[in-house]
Amino acid sequence: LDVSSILHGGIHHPTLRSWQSNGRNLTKSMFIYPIFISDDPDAEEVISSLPGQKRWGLNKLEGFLGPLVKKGLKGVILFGVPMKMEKDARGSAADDPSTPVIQALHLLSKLFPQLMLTVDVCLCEYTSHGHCGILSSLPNPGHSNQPTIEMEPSAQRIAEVAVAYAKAGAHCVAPSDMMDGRIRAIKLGLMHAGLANRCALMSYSAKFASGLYGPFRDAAGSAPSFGNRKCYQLPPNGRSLARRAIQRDAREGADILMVKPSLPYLDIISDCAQYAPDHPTACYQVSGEYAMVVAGAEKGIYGLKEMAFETTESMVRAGASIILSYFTPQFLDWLDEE
Ligand SMILES: NCC[C@H](CC(=O)O)[C@@H](CN)CCC(=O)O
Ligand SMILES: [Zn+2]
Repeated sequence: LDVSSILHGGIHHPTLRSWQSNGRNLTKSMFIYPIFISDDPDAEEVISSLPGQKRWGLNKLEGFLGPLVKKGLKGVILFGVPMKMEKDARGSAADDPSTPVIQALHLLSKLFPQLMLTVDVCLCEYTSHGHCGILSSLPNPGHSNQPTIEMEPSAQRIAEVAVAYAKAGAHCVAPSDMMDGRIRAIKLGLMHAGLANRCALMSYSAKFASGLYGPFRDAAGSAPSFGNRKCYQLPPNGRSLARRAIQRDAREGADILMVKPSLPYLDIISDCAQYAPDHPTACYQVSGEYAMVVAGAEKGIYGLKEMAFETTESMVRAGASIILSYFTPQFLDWLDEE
């Protein structure tokens, strides 16, 4: 053996091993917990495709979130799941004053003033066609069963909804629609409403047309009624396109840049940290990733806690400092055990 061959001496003790993480360790405040808000006030509905997650009515939120806030929950991202509201072509229910996420914003800001409230901004949960933007009546020139997005109207509509959420008390709006120009439109909307200094803008910048959104679409009833989202979510292999989207959103006024999904896109997370070094990089461990980790543990392939750490730590190593994850409640316990 040569002197330069020996590495084991640096990792023989657990504390030595913890020091090898270059200071990039998981903390509770890095986690944002995605929650589904139903328009049935007393709902507490199990979501079969998303183990351990439920759709919650307003009357159940205090009981659900209170214990998590006590354990150190710092942030949530709200997704509205209107089961009874009318859905139309422009997603009018998205910013109707009675819509679940606006009601939840008013309630949660009173119940938990310290909790950071982020709201997802999109139309797909509220449109009759289930797409994330406003569609034109023109058929798509390329593919008949694909939607044709109306660019300006979509960006303006998303901005309208984002401003409504900021007015209702959102600390951060997160547009997951992927419409071109929506970041600039939202920022201008917040500025005109006098809210740009008290509502952050977390852009889903590099969001891919992934196969990993199924359980979410189940939970939120937000699957497209025809075609798919390939003409507005990034192609999975589009690494340079992702860099362009990241840099575009940074220029258009985003405060935080997100990559989504996470595990199959660690290279994009690292690109985001490298190409927009002055913006925090967030990543979303999406429903399909979460369900995959849970399913593997149930099959006995690995331990659930071990794999939840191994996957999320890889995202932090790649450069993420904010993680949207359905494992958040468990991490509030697991990080206390460490
Ligand atoms: N606005 C689109 C919703 C979107 C995926 C999709 O349905 O295309 C995500 C929510 N922001 C899904 C998140 C998840 O799968 O956990
Ligand atoms: Zn959408």
